[in-house]
Amino acid sequence: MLLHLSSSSSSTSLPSSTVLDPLFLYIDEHQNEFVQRLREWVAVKSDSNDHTLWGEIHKILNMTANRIQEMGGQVEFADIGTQKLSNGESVALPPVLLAQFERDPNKPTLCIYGHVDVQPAKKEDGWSTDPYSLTEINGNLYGRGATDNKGPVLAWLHALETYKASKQEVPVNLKFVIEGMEEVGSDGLDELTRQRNESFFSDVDYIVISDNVWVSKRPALTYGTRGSSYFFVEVEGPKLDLHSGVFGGSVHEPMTDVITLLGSLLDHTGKILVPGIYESVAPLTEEERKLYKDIHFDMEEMKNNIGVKSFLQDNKEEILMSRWRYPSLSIHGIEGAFSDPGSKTVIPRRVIGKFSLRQVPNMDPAVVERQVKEHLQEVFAKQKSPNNLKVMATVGAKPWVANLNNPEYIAGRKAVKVVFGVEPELIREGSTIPIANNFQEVTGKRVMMLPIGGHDDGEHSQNEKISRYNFIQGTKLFVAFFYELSKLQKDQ
Ligand SMILES: C[C@H](N)C(=O)N[C@@H](Cc1c[nH]cn1)C(=O)O
Ligand SMILES: [Zn+2]
Ligand SMILES: [Zn+2]
Repeated sequence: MLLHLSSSSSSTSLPSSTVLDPLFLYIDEHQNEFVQRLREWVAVKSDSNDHTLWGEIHKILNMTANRIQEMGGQVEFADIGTQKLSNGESVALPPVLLAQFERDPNKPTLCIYGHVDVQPAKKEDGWSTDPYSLTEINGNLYGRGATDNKGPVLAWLHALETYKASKQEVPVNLKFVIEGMEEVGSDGLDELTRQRNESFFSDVDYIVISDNVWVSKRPALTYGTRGSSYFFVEVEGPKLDLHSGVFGGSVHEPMTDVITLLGSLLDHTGKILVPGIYESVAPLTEEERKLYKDIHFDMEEMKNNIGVKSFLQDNKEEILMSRWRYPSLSIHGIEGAFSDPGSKTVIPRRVIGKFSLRQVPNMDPAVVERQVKEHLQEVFAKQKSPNNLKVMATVGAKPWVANLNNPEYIAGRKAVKVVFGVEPELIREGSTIPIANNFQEVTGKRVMMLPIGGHDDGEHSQNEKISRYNFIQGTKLFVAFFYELSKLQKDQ
């Protein structure tokens, strides 16, 4: 058990408003500069899905490092090895940025994780504005990465800047882990965490992540995320694409095989048809069921926001449970299939179906991978196709859950109350932060999630945004969180 005693000069002995009000004022007065910095960050096309853009990831990591150094931090770019591309070529992965500031043994040490890579985005995908030019419309800041995750990473840096510029002692020791490969599964970061467990992570008391969104207009604390495995199902047949008029009806078409395989994965209710997949799903407890009742989630508003007529479930609790505490499978695409405008009439020789399976406590990605592969091989065998089938899995991220009674969550609740004047919603998250569970398992340190993104931010979608309100109030939340964390007397 660690005891963190407040130093006598520390601001934690003063009433919270005396400490925080001037800091909040600084944030309000400097908000245009903060938005401008977000504009500069969004302009960097740091899409980790496209290795030809990894130079942009280096660029944004350098910008992050420069900002940290300007505030007195020490930075290191940690090498995380190479990745093999589909053409067999090996390329160096962008490094992970590790940063720390001078340490005071009387203060708790908070390690902040975030990522500065983004999902792909093109104007022609249907964006209303250029995805890489941050555009403010009606109080919303539109741009790829605005909420996922450049805005929140900057908000942490702005929170630190606020203390420093206001000449107030930062009440916690800070460390940063900033990566550029989260959107493709955080390759190499788990190994780095293992390597640095006895050094960089040894004096860390808490790890905090702000890389998800609220579920309503109310602020939230997140206590769980789903895990994920990403699958590639490849079928290869003839040695060339073929004329469908000449060969159609006489050959086993790879596309037909892939569509049959993809079609065998789930039914029209969203139920996953892979045998055994639900076997280890953690049972729903009464205590957990109660948490869902109090959550504010407006089904009609969400339907309007995303433009659907109905959900697969018809009440709030079931929708949220399906998103957060049950597995789901989504089909993402078929590589090699004809997808341009026009009416080309070929039979593609090789196609790759892509899908992912989100996993929940107590599922194990290794078991899921075996179950999925066995299922696909069985279905394929029934097709009696002479084509070649290959199934590959990547990501393999475990789900993560935390205990809401942990002291860092108490500090988070207080910080939310101070900034927003309400109690936070206690939520889980359907998407995946691949490193969350690893951090917890490898370092033994507790992980907490403190989101600042809005429920309608549209991460990964066209017109992703963060509102100016969330970006600025979120910065205040982080300032208040540092303060509340420093007031905790015990780390148990
Ligand atoms: C929640 C986070 N902002 C995010 O978007 N994570 C990605 C991580 C991932 C999973 N598979 C590959 N990358 C996500 O949930 O899709
Ligand atoms: Zn993210
Ligand atoms: Zn993302």
